[in-house]
Amino acid sequence: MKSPLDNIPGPEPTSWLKGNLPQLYDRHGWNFQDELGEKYESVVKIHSIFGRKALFVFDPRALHTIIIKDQYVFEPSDWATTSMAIIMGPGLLATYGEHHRKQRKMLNPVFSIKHMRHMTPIFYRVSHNLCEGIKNEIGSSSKDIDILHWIHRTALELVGQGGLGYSFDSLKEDVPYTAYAKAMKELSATMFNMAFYRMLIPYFVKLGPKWFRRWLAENAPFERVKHVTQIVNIMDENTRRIFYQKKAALEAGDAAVVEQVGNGKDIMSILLKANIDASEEDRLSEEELLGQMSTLVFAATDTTTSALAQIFHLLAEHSDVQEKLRAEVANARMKAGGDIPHDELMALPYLDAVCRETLRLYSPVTFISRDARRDAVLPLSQPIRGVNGQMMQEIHVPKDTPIVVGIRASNVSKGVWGEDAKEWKPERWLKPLPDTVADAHIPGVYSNLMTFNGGGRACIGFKFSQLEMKVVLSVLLESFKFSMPDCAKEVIWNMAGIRYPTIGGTSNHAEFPMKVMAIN
Ligand code: HEM
Repeated sequence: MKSPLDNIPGPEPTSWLKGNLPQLYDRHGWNFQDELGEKYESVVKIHSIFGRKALFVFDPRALHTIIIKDQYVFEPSDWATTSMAIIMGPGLLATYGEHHRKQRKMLNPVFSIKHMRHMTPIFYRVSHNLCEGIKNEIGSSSKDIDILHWIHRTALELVGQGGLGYSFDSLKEDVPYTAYAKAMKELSATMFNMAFYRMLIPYFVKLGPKWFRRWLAENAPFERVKHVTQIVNIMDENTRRIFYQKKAALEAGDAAVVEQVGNGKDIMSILLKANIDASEEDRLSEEELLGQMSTLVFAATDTTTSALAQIFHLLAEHSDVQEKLRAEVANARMKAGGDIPHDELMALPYLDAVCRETLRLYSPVTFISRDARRDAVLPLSQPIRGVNGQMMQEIHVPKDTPIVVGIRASNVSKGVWGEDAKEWKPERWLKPLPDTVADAHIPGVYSNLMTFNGGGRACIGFKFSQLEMKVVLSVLLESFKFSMPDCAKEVIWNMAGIRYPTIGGTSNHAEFPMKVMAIN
């Protein structure tokens, strides 16, 4: 069938059934994404399942239309929200339109800087436990340890304490994961590996009543589906238990609330209180509150783990940057006489430059999906040349077109960031950025980057994650030196919903061995 998208250049699909998805969702698919960003112009035609034409977009003006101006036209794909709803309940990642707006209205204030400041001592406490845990593992000298394992446990504990007011893990010693922590750890990679099956979910939910679908999922002859069903059951059981404990404490009064793990300063405690005070029309239902809990843990843990592990990787490879950063942090700790207060920490220029540059070049999430819910027009910052040789200033997008927002492609665009866009240079943030960056008007919520998305669905936890990274770095750099192990096996960063490292390109075990030496 003829489509206005026919005239947009792009790669051939691998098959009618799966389109370009095997390349887009390949864990080693960096070249494919780079090719989309470099060989073609800023809007590229690709193919989704069943021969559907889709667009890969990183033109700034088109992105602005997708995530801000016409946010309610370009909503997350049905398959994504429906599968999130099944897995986590009706939280932020599972809702759209008015329903999503209402949830954000309740949740945005909970993530304010004011609350982040109050949460800072929790972050330091957990990071000092991490420090003690690593010291216990390496002793007084140096040892190769799996830094990813420690960072992941920390990220989970931080969203546990800071997000839910619940402790998953004391971090002081190497204890096995609880069933809940293990389920949360496995969830994101399992979901990414099932991208093709998740796209079939909108068809699956039409198959009879809920009990029948649950029975089908539990008895399906597919190991991955069974595995996800087990994860969902464990998550559900645990979030309900934590939620009812919190609710009971809130009902028992302030004394019981401060007895809890986050002293009532965690995201969920603040949200529960705000929800009680909210008007009837703004109030979230119990199922929605439960949905936010799983969503928070899911959205916070692997993303920040990925970013932090990548920073440690870069610091291990660039010892000069590591030394400079250590000096900045040590100086600030000395001035503060201990842990650096929130505002001073956030203002440290070199620490900030290292975080920004890593989040630019190695964004943990490389793309996100949207669907055009009705016919729409995407105006472009730069015209592109059609297959017929004619220039296009805008693109007519038919209803139901899948859209892939190229986060990485935007962050490493040479047209925006300059010829050195693919090099890791923290210093670029210490001087004025090229005019092309400001002129591009990238619609991301953070630093002209798409890393945390933008608009009404921007990452709600981006300040939480900044604080987390900076606190962990400031505490660990004072106590340890990080370097690559002597007989370094090749660490590969795999593309996934959230990028993760493995040893070699075939292992399924996420890990990052690093030589850690105690210095304090
Ligand atoms: C480096 C760390 C992080 C990165 C790169 C990141 C990235 C993103 C991105 C790209 C989205 C948009 C997803 C989409 O629209 O499809 C998102 C949404 C979200 N993030 Fe983050 N995130 C990070 C950390 C966190 C943390 C720490 C939290 C919570 C404490 C969090 C909570 C959320 C939530 C709840 C959403 C859904 C927002 C909505 O749809 O309204 N994220 N994040």
